Amino acid sequence: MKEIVIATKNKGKAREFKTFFAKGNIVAKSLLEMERFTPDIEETGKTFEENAALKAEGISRYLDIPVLADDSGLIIDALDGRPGVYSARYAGEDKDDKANMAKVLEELKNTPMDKRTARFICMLAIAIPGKETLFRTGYCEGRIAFEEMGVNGFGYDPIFIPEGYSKTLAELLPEEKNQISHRKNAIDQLEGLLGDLSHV
Ligand SMILES: O=P(O)(O)OP(=O)(O)OP(=O)(O)OC[C@H]1O[C@@H](n2cnc3c(O)ncnc32)[C@H](O)[C@@H]1O
Ligand SMILES: [Mg+2]
Repeated sequence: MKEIVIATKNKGKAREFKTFFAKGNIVAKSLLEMERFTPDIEETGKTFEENAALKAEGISRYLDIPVLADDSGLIIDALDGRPGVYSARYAGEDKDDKANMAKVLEELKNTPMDKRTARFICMLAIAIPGKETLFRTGYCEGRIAFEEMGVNGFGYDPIFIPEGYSKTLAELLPEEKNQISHRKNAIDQLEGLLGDLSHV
């Protein structure tokens, strides 16, 4: 069975990558399941691209194998693009999803529905030893709800209503989210690259 290492410690992301790659008979292995030690990569970049590259290249160099990384986040128009690159730590260093959502909802409490437009972005970086790092991007357009709804998914899913839906991503089934998400749209663009990425 082929295997691709995903440089993430986010359980929700890891679960989604596993589902996507299982369809192609590829095992997506996250850093949460590595038997070997892997260094923590500081996300010091100012863009999704820089942070995705830091994660993919850092782990690829360390393990000397191809590595895929995902830097993602929520871009809200009424907040001038925040939380953006700082999505994971919007309400503080402890990466608390509930606190992050509460902060967004508070900041948008006087913003009417038609001005609550937002999008998720997923920036994938593909680092292969001895080659230039490649990038693929996917988006998911939508709006920010007035309150949390639903328990599926992870992160900001309970407050994100994708375009064309009246439910949040956390109210959709995982397979429904996985048909329209920013991550799905980015992965669709990997196409022929998957062969170069897998090893074992
Ligand atoms: O860096 P890794 O280890 O991959 O894990 P992370 O959680 O720190 O991930 P990011 O740096 O890419 O930050 C992305 C944040 O954006 C949010 N996010 C990304 N994709 C999401 C999705 O599909 N649904 C909901 N929230 C998402 C989520 O809260 C993440 O904490
Ligand atoms: Mg991170």
